[in-house]
Amino acid sequence: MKYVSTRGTAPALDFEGVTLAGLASDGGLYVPEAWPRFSTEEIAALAGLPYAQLAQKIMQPFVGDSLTPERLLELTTKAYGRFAHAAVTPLKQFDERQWLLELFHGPTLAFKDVALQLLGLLFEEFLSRRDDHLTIVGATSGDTGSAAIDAVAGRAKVDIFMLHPDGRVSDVQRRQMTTVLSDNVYNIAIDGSFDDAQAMVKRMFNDASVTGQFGIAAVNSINWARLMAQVVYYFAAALQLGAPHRKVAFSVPTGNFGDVFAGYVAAQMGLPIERLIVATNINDILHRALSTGDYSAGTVTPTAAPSMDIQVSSNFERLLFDAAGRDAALIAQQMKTFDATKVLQLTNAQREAAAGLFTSARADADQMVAAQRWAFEATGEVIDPHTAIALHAARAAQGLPADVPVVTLATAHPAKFGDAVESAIGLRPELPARVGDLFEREERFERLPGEYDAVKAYVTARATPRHG
Ligand SMILES: Cc1ncc(COP(=O)(O)O)c(C=O)c1O
Ligand SMILES: N[C@@H](CCOP(=O)(O)O)C(=O)O
Repeated sequence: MKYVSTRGTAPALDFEGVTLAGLASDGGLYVPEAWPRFSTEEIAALAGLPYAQLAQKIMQPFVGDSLTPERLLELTTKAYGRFAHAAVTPLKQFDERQWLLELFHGPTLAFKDVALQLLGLLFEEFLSRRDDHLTIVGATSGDTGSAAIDAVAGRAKVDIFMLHPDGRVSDVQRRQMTTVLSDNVYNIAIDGSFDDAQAMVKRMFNDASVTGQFGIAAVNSINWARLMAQVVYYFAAALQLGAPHRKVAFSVPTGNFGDVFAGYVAAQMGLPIERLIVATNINDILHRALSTGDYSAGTVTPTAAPSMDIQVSSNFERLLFDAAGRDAALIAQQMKTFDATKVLQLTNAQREAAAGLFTSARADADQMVAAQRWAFEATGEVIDPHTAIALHAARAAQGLPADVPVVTLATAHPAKFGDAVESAIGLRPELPARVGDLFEREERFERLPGEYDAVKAYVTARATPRHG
């Protein structure tokens, strides 16, 4: 399998290359040159497989020759062996129509573990084949950071520099990052928003004075391997609900558009998905883009769902590319305009193509709390604020055929956002034992101004040069 950039001028890479590269050298994002397609019979044959085996079968076409099927299965078995639930991503029923897909049974209590536990192993595997050193530079609004740090802390040939917006992640999220004291882990709290942090990370990928000396790699969902691993749980849930002989809809709490784009990939592979509901909080650039065609970034407003406080959604570029018939020149032009003005108008063709599968909804604070209360009072389920936003959208969805189940993705454990949950339903969820004595541990992180030069100087003074 070869991968091409959404902006058309970076070299095509194989899976190993794309995993280690992160962002393409032309600023674009890598996508497979064609979507692999499973027949109805092939999808039916996947029903009932244990999660690690299902993951190997779904991912093998993307991995190609970079890993044998046997080796990929060893890696998926190891990655998902660390999850606290035997089903890895268990599905629960709310009522006759609504379902909940729990994605937070990994070591750091968020859906990010599903991809990052595997990505840590992929880095190790590919680095063992070459004399190289990786400098991971990432941005987080809370969950990617802890999951990535857990996945690579203490590993040889890798350093990780993780930027988070100072004061804008929950206490649990921050401590899950800053209490990891391994020598190869550097936490940086920047003065600014997640969007500011993400912009600095992307700039570093295109800064020759950095990339010439260091092997910069990505753990954010700009890295294709992240999305590939997330495709699997769409298959896992849909198969349990009757796919490929029954269509399923998914409601996805959305920020950087990675998780819901993985659902789009599942649909391209042949999984019968009736609809993908893109659920946002009041930072609603994606809702505006999908409902009116206006993708323009406003100022980020902090909310009780901080991991979705995002106004520049990296992976939307991947959808724009496909929706424009893979016209890379158009995407390069659109993204150049967006980078300069923070405004992008979707073409009619892009809007129509997106409307074939996606709808969107926005939840404000009251609607989010109402969804948390409904889940608790009607079913006894305690859900986190991000999941609540998607549940609100799932229950408000119009025009779905009566026999289509709607699956809400539960992206974080409620205990990651204890204050918000307690104020919504009057009950404080307990942290699972697997995160240990989080509030007793020493924290270590650096505060930096939200300026590229300060972050660059910090990283380059501490990172190990490639081939080092
Ligand atoms: C708990 C939680 N829910 C939802 C999201 C949004 O997911 P995505 O950025 O893939 O759209 C995030 C952050 O990515 C998150 O941490
Ligand atoms: N919500 C994310 C933001 C980063 O998104 P990613 O999926 O691109 O890594 C977070 O919690 O860090």
